[in-house]
This record gives sequence, C-alpha cells and structure tokens, in this order.
Amino acid sequence: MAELIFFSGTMDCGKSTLALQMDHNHRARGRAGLLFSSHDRAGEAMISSRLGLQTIAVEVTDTTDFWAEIVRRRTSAERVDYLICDEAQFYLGEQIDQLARIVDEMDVDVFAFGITSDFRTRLFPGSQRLIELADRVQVLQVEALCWCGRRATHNARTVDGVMVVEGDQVVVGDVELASEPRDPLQPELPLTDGTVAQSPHGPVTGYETLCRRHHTRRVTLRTAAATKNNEMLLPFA
Ligand SMILES: Nc1ncnc2c1ncn2[C@@H]1O[C@H](COP(=O)(O)OP(=O)(O)O)[C@@H](O)[C@H]1O
Ligand SMILES: Cc1cn([C@H]2C[C@H](O)[C@@H](COP(=O)(O)O)O2)c(=O)[nH]c1=O
Repeated sequence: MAELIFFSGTMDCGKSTLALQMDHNHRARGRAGLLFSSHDRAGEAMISSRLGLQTIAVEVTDTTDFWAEIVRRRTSAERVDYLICDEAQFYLGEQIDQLARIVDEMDVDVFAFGITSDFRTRLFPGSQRLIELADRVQVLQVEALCWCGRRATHNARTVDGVMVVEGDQVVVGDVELASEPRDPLQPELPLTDGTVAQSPHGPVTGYETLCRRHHTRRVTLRTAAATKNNEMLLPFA
C-alpha cells in the first residue's frame, strides 16, 4: 500500500541527499518516479545536495496541481509509481492535500522532504500540512550541529553572522560553515567590540543551524566569538 512520508529536519541535515538516494534505489528496482522541487539553491527545476549530486526536477509553483499532473501523465500511458518532493516546506497546503489524494486514490508513494520550521520557529504551510496528513514523519538521523556541539534543532537566519528575526518567510540561501575558508571579500570575524566588518558587497544573508537554547538567546557562532573576545578584554579584578 502506498504511503505519504515526510522526511524532515533542519537545514543541512541531508534531506536532498536522501531524496536523490531514494530515487536512485527505487529506480534501480525498475520503479518509475517523478522528481519535484521548489526554489532549490542551485536554481529552478533542480534537486541539489551539498554532497555534489544534482538532478533535474519539475519546479513546483503556486499554480502546480499535482493531481492534474499525475492524471495527465497516467492517461498518456506514462508509468508513475512514486514521487520525490523536495523543499516541500514551500508547497501550499492544498498541494499537500493533492499529494495525499494521489497516495490514497492512485496508490503512488510520495516521499516528501523539507524543513519543518522557519527562522522564527514557525511551521511552514507545506510542512504543517505534511505533519497533519503524512502516514509517517521521519526525522533524519544525521544530526546537524549547533556551534556549541549540541544537536541543532532550529534554523536561524543571519545577516553578516548576526541572527535576525524580521523578514519574509521565504529567502533562498545557504548555511555558512565554520570550516569553510573565508572569502576575503566577505565580512571578517567579529571585531573585539562585537561589531562586524562590513563586506564591500553589502550585508550577507545566510542561515545557521542552532540548538533551541542558542536560537532563543540569538547566539550564533559569530556573536558567541565576539562575546568571548570581549570577555578576554575585561579588566581583571
Ligand atoms: N564535504 C563533505 N563531506 C561529507 N559530508 C558532507 C560534505 N558536505 C556536506 N556533507 C553532508 O551533507 C549534508 C547536507 O546534505 P544536503 O542533502 O545538502 O542537506 P539538506 O538538503 O538537508 O539541506 C551535511 O549535513 C553533511 O552530512
Ligand atoms: C529557515 C528558512 C530557510 N529558508 C530557505 C533557505 C533554503 O533555500 C531552504 C532550505 O534548504 P535546505 O536544503 O533544507 O538547506 O529554505 C527560507 O526560505 N526561510 C527560512 O525561514
């Protein structure tokens, strides 16, 4: 019996990699699948993994009707056994309803992948509906980590490394990794007074995965480093 499964987690925990692996495994057993994504970092109509794999997919927009799309393909004799739906947090609630109907009435497996909550810890509409409707919600086993070493459970949006809580819900972007060599044109690490040197290209918006404690306190890798530097400057008693 077909299932609707929601594979979820924070940013950078391996969802797109798993999406491409699942497609590979099902395809290798002779099953026919369709890949969908929305606003992938690599560009339109793509599923891309930070491990280097990327595959063409159908771009999901607000006008996508999954039910009509699968009916159309099946009535033109195309086999569809499963759907891979990446960045499913960006899908509309009614599109998730269509996916559930495809599972139940067409016996097509739907494997959806996405982050549950936004930079303000609020559920994305697509993720909310998936949590409400999925046969199973599976949290990915590879844990993204907070800079403190705890499991990262939340996604922070940063501007020049500083967490922000205002802005649009959807802003496509990537996590900045501490181990990545710094681009000399990007802002430097925090100055000892806690401020950050400005990039000649303007503020850089990115994301950072944090544990709840540090998300609540708005402490990112960069602001933690700045605080540490300031503590070192404090006069000894
Ligand atoms: N250079 C690397 N070597 C090994 N693993 C890596 C490397 N770069 C990224 N990864 C793995 O890829 C994961 C991110 O995979 P990806 O599918 O792009 O994540 P998501 O779709 O959840 O944002 C990281 O959590 C890490 O486990
Ligand atoms: C937290 C948050 C994320 N986004 C965007 C940023 C990325 O483009 C995707 C997540 O992709 P990933 O493969 O899981 O890394 O979502 C956003 O638009 N708004 C947010 O609040």
